[in-house]
Amino acid sequence: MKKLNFKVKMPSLRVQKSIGIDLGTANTLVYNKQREEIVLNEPSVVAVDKETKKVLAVGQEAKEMLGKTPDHIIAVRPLSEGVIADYDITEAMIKYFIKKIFGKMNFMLPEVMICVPIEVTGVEKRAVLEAAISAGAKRAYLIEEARAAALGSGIDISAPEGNMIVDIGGGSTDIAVISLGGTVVSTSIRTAGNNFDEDIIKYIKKTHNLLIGEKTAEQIKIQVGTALPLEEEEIMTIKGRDLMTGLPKPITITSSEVLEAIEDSLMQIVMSVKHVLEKTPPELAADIVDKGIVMAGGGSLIRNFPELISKHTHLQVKLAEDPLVSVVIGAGIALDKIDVLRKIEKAER
Ligand SMILES: Nc1ncnc2c1ncn2[C@@H]1O[C@H](COP(=O)(O)OP(=O)(O)OP(=O)(O)O)[C@@H](O)[C@H]1O
Repeated sequence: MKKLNFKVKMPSLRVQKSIGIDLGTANTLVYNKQREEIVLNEPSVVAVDKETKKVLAVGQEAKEMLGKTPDHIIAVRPLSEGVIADYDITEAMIKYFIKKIFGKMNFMLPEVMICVPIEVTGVEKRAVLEAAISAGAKRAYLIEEARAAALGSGIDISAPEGNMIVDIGGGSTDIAVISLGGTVVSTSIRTAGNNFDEDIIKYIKKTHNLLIGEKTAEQIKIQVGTALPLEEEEIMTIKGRDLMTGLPKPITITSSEVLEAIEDSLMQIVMSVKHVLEKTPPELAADIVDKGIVMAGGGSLIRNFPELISKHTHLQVKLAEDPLVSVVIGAGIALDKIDVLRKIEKAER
């Protein structure tokens, strides 16, 4: 009798357990590549005991403790303005999130691709890689947010063609021209989504004598914010504290006022885009003329922002399909492209 020879195909650990992490200033996102879904989206906040330096809570739980803790507990954002402000706490946060997803199953270790801003230093890169390894990753890689955003926006970055991506996060804007898997020209500025909120707070204080909080400023930006004048003015009623009387007071604010408030910050980003274009080699610049610029990151969601950049560069500008998640999805995709991605930092167990 013919012997049947069954071959059992073992699922590859790499495919099973690969994750991409977007270490954002505001939120940390984790993408499970096999499940093709975002499995974690939590605030990048850690609550620490000031005296013992012990981590007490991470993510949503830590954020909820903000402003409600006794004096010896502080809630920290380990990443600020898109860079790592505190390594130890960043490490604790990465470990916590990896453990939260995978539990204590140490025998199934993930391969991790972590996104970092372009300007992170060598020491910071090592710190992030080591944090991932000591959290249980078998292999850890780093990729810049801009390259990940390009991948997550559906751009084939391995082609010998110039692609320009403008990734506007909360704390930093990363602008890069990518070709053949590598970054050819790039810049990173500390003007991004959160600056618009600060601009709105300052403007309302100056022109309406009203003090508003960050949350209200963000709502104003999202609801009536625009990068170009609107044909039909929009208004929004907001509440704050009157600086003259000290009492709560409602006012209405218009879209053109918001534009006036955020215009300088918008233009700083536009000027940086132009600066990167000026430094782009001619052949790649020609590709960008054909293909246009892609915008990603939550900060790019301000109404008419692509149109504003287009107006000043005379190029086509489009938004990524889902700007808030393109970086983390790109990190997942990058795990399949390690061979074509140039200059990928790596650490192994
Ligand atoms: N609909 C919207 N309109 C305008 N701004 C928005 C909108 N949604 C989110 N944002 C802004 O996007 C920013 C956060 O973007 P994102 O989550 O991409 O940043 P991040 O990854 O945390 O930051 P970074 O990349 O700087 O570390 C915040 O400033 C937020 O207010």
